[in-house]
Amino acid sequence: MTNTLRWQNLKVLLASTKREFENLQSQLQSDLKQLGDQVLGMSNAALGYHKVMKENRALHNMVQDLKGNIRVYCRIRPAFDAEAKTIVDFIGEDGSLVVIDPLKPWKDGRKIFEFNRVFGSSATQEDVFRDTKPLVRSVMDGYNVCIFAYGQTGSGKTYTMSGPGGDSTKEFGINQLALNDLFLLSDERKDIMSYKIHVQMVEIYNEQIRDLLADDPLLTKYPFIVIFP
Ligand SMILES: Nc1ncnc2c1ncn2[C@@H]1O[C@H](COP(=O)(O)OP(=O)(O)OP(=O)(O)O)[C@@H](O)[C@H]1O
Repeated sequence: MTNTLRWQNLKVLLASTKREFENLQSQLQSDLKQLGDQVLGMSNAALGYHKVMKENRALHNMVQDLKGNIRVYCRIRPAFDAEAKTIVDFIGEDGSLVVIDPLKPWKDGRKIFEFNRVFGSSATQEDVFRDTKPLVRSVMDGYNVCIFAYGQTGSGKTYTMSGPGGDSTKEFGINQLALNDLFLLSDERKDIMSYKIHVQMVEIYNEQIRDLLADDPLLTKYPFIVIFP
């Protein structure tokens, strides 16, 4: 092969390599643009998602406000054999409760009460929690929520709040069900929010504060003063 021919071949090869290079370059540019568009689309979608989530949360909390900031529920525990002096006469869907004292079957033996809702003796822990859950969830959006059980001794406060004990998750009380739900929500929102959940359990009994999560409840010193009214 003559030198001229070799030179011609080299020029053809160089031209085709240059063409290939240019093709590759333009392909790469178009791929990069596509990728950029996709990233932009994804970040717009994420922004839209955050916006929708925020709106949902705002609506949720608005509904809770409209339902009333203070709600009073009544739970009737199953009667023990020895009792049953007072008989539940009627439980209304609207939260009304009528009880009759069988020892006074006449008019003043009948008492009418109004609550936000009444749970009959067959209500499960889950039934009671269902109504409390939306309020508990508001905690995750910065609202303060307080749930407390009030009633005479043996009326079922511990049963409702902590459950009867044992390992059955079906009988978990409001405390455990609420914590489970908070952890679930925190997990669901982990991509957009980071939560820290602290738990403290104290009991005030005979004017003494006990830390129920400490090894020695009475040794714990509290950095606050409780003023009993
Ligand atoms: N909804 C319920 N279903 C079945 N058993 C219940 C229910 N509520 C309460 N009990 C039972 O009634 C008894 C008294 O309930 P509990 O100990 O919860 O009352 P309490 O209000 O916490 O009493 P105290 O103020 O004396 O601590 C317990 O044996 C409990 O298991």
